[in-house]
Amino acid sequence: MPAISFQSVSKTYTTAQGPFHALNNVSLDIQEGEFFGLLGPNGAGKTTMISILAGLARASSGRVLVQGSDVQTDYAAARRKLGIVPQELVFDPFFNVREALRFQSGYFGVTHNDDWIDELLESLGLTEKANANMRQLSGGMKRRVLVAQALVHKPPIIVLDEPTAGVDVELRQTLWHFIARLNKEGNTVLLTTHYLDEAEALCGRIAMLKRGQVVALDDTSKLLQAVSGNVLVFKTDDVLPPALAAQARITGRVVQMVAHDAGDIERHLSALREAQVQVQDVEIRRADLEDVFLSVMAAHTPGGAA
Ligand SMILES: Nc1ncnc2c1ncn2[C@@H]1O[C@H](COP(=O)(O)OP(=O)(O)OP(=O)(O)O)[C@@H](O)[C@H]1O
Repeated sequence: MPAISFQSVSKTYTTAQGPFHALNNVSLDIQEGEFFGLLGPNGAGKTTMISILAGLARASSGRVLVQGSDVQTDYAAARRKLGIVPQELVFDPFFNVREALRFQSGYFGVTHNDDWIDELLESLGLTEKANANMRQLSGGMKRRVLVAQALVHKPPIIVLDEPTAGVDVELRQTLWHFIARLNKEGNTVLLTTHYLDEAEALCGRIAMLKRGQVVALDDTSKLLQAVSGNVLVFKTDDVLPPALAAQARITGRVVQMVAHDAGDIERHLSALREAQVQVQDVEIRRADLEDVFLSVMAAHTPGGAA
């Protein structure tokens, strides 16, 4: 039985402009023990999927099962199996850290778990803040508490919705060290992130979502093999013509273009020459998950190149 099963899930929001299809027939099984990544550009529907999984939003059609429990008809059982680290920092400002964790335990009917609370505090670098009021904590510390809160009832499945957005390097390392340990111990992890280097390093399997549809789903290693090849990197002060820009990742003066083989590199360079684009500091590097992501997204744009 999968840890999480999305079965033909669609979600339509009613907006002033008419119905908006945020999810369109999404089917996806995440197996027990997987470290699974859900990637997609802003607005792709990742948070909508997690909200439906968490029982915070209702699917318009289809269903979602957590270890066989339906998130709508068997909400309490499904929710108990999930540890959800939300994107937004929302807290009761009157609690201190330990009280917040005890309160959350009580919500799941878990008591006498001070040993586990101590372990969570320790693993997330919060021991010294245990008696600090939530209001006094920095954003990064609050995020650590969110993670601890999500795990306080020892859920078998951990769901992290962009947990490292805007957090510093130290917290990232603490967090990933701890989550990787829990995954090794058998927990299933579902992660959404915009940091593709993190997804590449951590996730065994990845789904890419675009406009509410799954556009790629495979082992991370297979996705990487699919763009096996190189990337031509150069700097320029010139504007690329649209046909070339559509195939490129442009960050300020730095331009990166996927090149599957030497022929591609030659073709890119001659197209640039023809367009009179002056290139400097030319380099060639191996393709990574960000390149896969961009090529998958481009392939699913009307008129986009594969
Ligand atoms: N309550 C709502 N009413 C109307 N539209 C909504 C609502 N919630 C989300 N949407 C729309 O649904 C789409 C998917 O949003 P969602 O938050 O799931 O995307 P996301 O992939 O999590 O994006 P991000 O990476 O920016 O967090 C967006 O276009 C969003 O504007």
